Amino acid sequence: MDPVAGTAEHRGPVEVRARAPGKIILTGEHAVVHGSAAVAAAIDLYTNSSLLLRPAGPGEGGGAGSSAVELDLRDSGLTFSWPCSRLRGALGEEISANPGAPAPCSPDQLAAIARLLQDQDIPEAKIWLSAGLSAFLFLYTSILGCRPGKAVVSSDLPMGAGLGSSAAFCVSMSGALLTAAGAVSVGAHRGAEGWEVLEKGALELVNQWAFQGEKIIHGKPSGIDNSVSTFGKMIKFKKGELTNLESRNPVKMLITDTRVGRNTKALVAGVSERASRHPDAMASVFHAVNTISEELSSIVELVAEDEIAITSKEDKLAELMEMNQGLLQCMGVSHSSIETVLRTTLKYSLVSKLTGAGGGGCVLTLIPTLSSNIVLEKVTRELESHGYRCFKVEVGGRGLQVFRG
Ligand SMILES: Nc1ncnc2c1ncn2[C@@H]1O[C@H](COP(=O)(O)OP(=O)(O)OP(=O)(O)O)[C@@H](O)[C@H]1O
Ligand SMILES: C[C@@](O)(CCO)CC(=O)[O-]
Ligand SMILES: [Mg+2]
Repeated sequence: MDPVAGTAEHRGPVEVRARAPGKIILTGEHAVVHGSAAVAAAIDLYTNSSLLLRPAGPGEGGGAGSSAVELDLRDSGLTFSWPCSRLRGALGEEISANPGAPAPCSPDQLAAIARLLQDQDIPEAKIWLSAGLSAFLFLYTSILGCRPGKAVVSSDLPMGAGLGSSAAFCVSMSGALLTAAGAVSVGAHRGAEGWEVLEKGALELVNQWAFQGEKIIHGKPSGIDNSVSTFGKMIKFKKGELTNLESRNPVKMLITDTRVGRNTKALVAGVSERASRHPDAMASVFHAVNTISEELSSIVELVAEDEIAITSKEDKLAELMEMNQGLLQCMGVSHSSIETVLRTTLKYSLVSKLTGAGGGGCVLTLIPTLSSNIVLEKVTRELESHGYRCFKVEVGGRGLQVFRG
C-alpha cells in the first residue's frame, strides 16, 4: 500500500498496539559491526507500544492533551508531553508526515530534539532514557508530523542489559506509528488474540525506520537487533544480509542478568577504538568470530534424532559459544560479573557466554536437553546468591505483531 502522508490528519481517533520481541545473540556480537557473521534469535519477552492518535486541530474534541504529543513510559513511571506548537517551533514549520522510506536523522534535527528534551524534567538517575526519548521524537515526528497523540510503552525486557531493549522499543514504536499512519498493510496471517503479522514489504519498512532509531541510540548499529526483533525466528546476519535459520532441535537457554548497567553505544565505540589501535590483530579476531558464526549456523540446522546425536550437536554449540566468549574478552567487553557467571556455571559443566554488548548485562547458558532439573535449580540458586536474576526464555519465536483497535 502507498504511504498516505498527511491523510491520518483528517481521520478520527486511531488506536493501534504493536509488540516486538527482544533477542539473544548466540555468536558474533561486536564482530558483526565490523562485517563478520552473527547468529541471533528472538525471545518471548516483548516491548509493547500503544498509540492513540487524536483528531488534529481545534474544535475537534479530544480533551486534555489533545494538542500535544505525549509519551508514557510505564516501567519508568515517567510521562512526557510536548505541545504541538512547541514541536513545530523547534523542528520547523515545514515538518510533515512522511511515512515512506526513512531519511537518517540530520545533525540539525538531532540538535532540535536535544532542545526538546531540555524542556522535560528527566531525573538525573534516569538520564539514560534520553537516548530512547530522542529516538521516539525522531520516529514520531518524521512519520506523523505534529499530529497530536499519546504513546504508552511497557516492556518485559530489562533495559540496557543486552537483550535488545533498544531495538524492541524502536521496532514496536515504528510498527505502531506506521500502522497508524496507514503506511503499511497486514498480511494474511491473523494470530492469537487478534495480533496480526504485517506483510513482508511492510516489515521491511518498519525495519528501516527502527534502524534509524537504533542509530540514534547506538551510534553505529549493525542492524542485527532491529532485524531479528522485526522478523523474529533465528537468523544469521552478515553485512546487512539476513538468512533465516531452521533450528531443527529446540535450543534451551538460561539467561542470567548480572544487573550491572552498561551502554551499548559506549561498548561498540570501545571495540572500534581497540580495532583502530590494533587493526591486524583485531581483524584476525573478527575473522575468527565470523568462522565461529558460520559453523554454528550450519550446526543449528542439522537434524539430531537420537540422544547421542543431540548430545554431540549440543557439545559443538557449547564449544563454539565458549570460543566466542574468549574472543569477546579479547575485544575488551567482558566484565568481572560475567566472569563470575562463567565460573559458576562451569562448576556444573555448563557453558556460558555474554550476549549483546557485554560490559555487564546478560549472560547466556546453554542448557543441554538431557540435563536434569536438579542441576538447573542448583546453578540458578548459586547464581542468584550473587544477586543476579535468572530466567528461562523460549528461543526463535515471532517478530513484530500489531493489533488495531
Ligand atoms: N522501553 C523503553 N522505553 C524507553 N527507552 C528505552 C526502552 N527500552 C530501551 N530504551 C532506550 O534504550 C537504551 C538501552 O539501549 P542499549 O542498546 O544500551 O541496551 P539494550 O538494547 O538493552 O542491549 P543490547 O543493545 O546490548 O542488546 C535505554 O537507555 C533507553 O534509552
Ligand atoms: C554489540 C552489538 O553487536 C549487538 C548488541 O546487541 C551491536 C550491534 O550489532 O549493533
Ligand atoms: Mg540496544
